[in-house]
Amino acid sequence: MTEDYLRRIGTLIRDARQHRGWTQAQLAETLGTSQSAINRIERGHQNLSLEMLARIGDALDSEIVSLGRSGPMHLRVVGGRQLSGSIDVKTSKNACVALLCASLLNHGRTTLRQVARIEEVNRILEVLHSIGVRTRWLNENNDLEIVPPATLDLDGMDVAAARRTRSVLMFLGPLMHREDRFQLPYAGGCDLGTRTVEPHMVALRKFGLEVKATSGFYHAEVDRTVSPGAIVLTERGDTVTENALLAAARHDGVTVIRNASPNYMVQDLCFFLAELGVRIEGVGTTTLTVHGVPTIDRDVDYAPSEDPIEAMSLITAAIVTASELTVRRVPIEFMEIELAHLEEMGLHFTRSEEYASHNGRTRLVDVTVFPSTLRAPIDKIHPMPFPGLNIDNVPFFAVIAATANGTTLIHDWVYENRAIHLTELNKLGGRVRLADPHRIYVDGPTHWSGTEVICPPALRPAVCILLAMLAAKGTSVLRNIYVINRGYEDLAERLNQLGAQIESFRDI
Ligand SMILES: CC(=O)N[C@H]1[C@@H](OP(=O)(O)OP(=O)(O)OC[C@H]2O[C@@H](n3ccc(=O)[nH]c3=O)[C@H](O)[C@@H]2O)O[C@H](CO)[C@@H](O)[C@@H]1O
Ligand SMILES: C=C(OP(=O)(O)O)C(=O)O
Repeated sequence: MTEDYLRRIGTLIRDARQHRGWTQAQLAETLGTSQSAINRIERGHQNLSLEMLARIGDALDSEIVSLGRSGPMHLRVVGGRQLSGSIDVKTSKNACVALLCASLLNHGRTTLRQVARIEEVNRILEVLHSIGVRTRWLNENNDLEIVPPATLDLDGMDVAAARRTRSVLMFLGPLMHREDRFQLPYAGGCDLGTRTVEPHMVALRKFGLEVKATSGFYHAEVDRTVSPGAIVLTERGDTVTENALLAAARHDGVTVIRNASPNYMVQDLCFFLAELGVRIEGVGTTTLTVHGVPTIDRDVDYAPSEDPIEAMSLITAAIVTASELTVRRVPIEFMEIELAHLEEMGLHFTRSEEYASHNGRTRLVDVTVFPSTLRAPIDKIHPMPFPGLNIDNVPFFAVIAATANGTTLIHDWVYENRAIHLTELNKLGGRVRLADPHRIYVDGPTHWSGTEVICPPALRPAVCILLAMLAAKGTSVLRNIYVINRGYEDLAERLNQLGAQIESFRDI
């Protein structure tokens, strides 16, 4: 390699290491080499074998040092193996992204504990970084420090990163307190059909935020003479409730938000806002009364709670592989209806006494699932805004129904496109019939067989296919798993610790 190349690769390695929050000594220890060798590599003074480059890439879990950006990641799954042992549920994608956006309300330092280290979080971090916010992973526990600058550099925004997530929409609420006029790129995310931003616009207009959408950007202008008083959301959506909370948090006065979502990520955001000094009444209900404070400048420390959707995913992994498995740290308030349905379907499980999450508020239990013979539920499975069966947990019932005796009707009235993606299970031997874009019939039980599938462009259906692959005899290949990494941290590795056999690989 030329010296110039070595220097550039060295810089990439240093950046990836710092992004992970590691010292040179920590990277050296992981690779079984010396700190001085890492120092030489980072300065471009050390020849590198391809094997060493690959090992560094693996250690830092970074595409940056994979050769020539070697394209998408895939999984090879040897299925038909039972899982065993126990696994902890990690913090939720949806709370973490909301809290990252909320940190923009604060002029002080925000420390978030055990943040899910997932692609969705990475994209928001890239956007924050590009506008001048300092973010730093503090340690191996994924504690994250966020320090906003006095003035944001909105012109420097990483538009490509912003467009890859829908969560960036939650910049609208905080930014209106900092700028009179700004623009945000159109939000992206999973392909689940039309997901309008109209409810956000309707809610934020009440706070004086007028938004025009042209040529790929939302152009926002703030009229500070407007006072919302009471607002009624047109939908009980999660992120729209969060945006209204973020707008109300620094509004000088009391705002009442009606038809608010009381869902888990909204509750986490309310607990975080309380740490920032914003008093909120009605947390966990559909009416939130927010006592805003115009200036927030506090060093705060908050631990977001565990992900009910990851809990459901792991319980599903146990069910489809007929395994005895303990899923620890399940946020039970947000999984009760799911577990009630599973009990009706014949699932044997036990749950521990409740204990508190690190935020001191969310109630957790450990759930142990036992191999069971399931029957299809008599009534259809359908989601409702919380308290109801979680919209993001509905797809998992398709894989579970496929293992049960009989026919299950699943009605996803929420998303225009999500049920369609579940017909991909048929490639593995599933019998999923699409009645219309919102309803599927699933016939079970299924004799799964391994095959190759490209991830559908939707997070939960993609995970459902991975879980079916765990149950399928033989070897399967799941291609292009970015969509899974958007919401799950090290899912394959963590399943392997339970006895799964999953290998990740890339095309050369
Ligand atoms: C970052 C984040 O937190 N994402 C979650 C959030 O997205 P988010 O809050 O962005 O969800 P959307 O606003 O897109 O709502 C999802 C869909 O539900 C429909 N809808 C929603 C509420 C309602 O009362 N009536 C109604 O029809 C919407 O029109 C839309 O089609 O909530 C979704 C629904 O829980 C979850 O799937 C996402 O994982
Ligand atoms: C639809 C989902 O998320 P997002 O709102 O990030 O697209 C999901 O988590 O399943």
